[in-house]
Amino acid sequence: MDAVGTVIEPSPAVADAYLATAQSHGITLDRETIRRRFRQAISTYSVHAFQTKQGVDDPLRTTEETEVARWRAIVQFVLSPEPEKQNAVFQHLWDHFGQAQNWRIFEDVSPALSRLADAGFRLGLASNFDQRLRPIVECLLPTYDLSLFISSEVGWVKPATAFYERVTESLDCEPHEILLIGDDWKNDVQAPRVFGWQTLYLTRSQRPGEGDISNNYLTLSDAIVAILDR
Ligand SMILES: O=C(O)COP(=O)(O)O
Repeated sequence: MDAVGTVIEPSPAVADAYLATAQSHGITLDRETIRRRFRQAISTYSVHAFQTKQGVDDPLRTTEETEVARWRAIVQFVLSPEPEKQNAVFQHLWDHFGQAQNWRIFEDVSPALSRLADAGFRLGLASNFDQRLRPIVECLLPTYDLSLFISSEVGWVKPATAFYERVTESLDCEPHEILLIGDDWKNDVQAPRVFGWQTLYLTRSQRPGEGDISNNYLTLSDAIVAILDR
């Protein structure tokens, strides 16, 4: 499964966490401005856009250092702290999103993982989040034997073909033996499907999904039924 948006989500919401950080550092910004700027920052500073701007040859390659630099740029864009506050504000938010208590598991995750494990599936997460994901998953989902594939460790982000290739190699199986469930059409459905993985698109909302709507599922419970009925 994908991680953020599929298995876990920030709680409190991202805009609230940024707002609280702004307030505790004497930065005056309203929640709506923060929410809007964060949305924009996520696309302006996507790994691809960030690396392209830096002149990197393979803009979907990543490392933990790249992730730190990228999140620094995002925090700077959203909260615009004065130079003397920049490090403290960034560190505050970096630490905040590295703590399990600031994330929650969607309610349908544990039953879904249990059913898949009982049915004999090997379980794992394939995520564009960084190494902060490991302690979060260990704390929130301690009972499952989950293999973690984190882009900053793999060296490539989804939707790079190399990401899916590396994961397949490390699982020592054929592409069609892997099924990815995720909430991002391009990263979790379209690109892995082109590589040969099976995929399911979890929308988690009533909005019509993108792409192949016959494979959209609102909840993990619905997706699991579809898998086990195959
Ligand atoms: O942090 C991100 O960029 C999203 O991570 P995800 O791949 O687990 O959805």
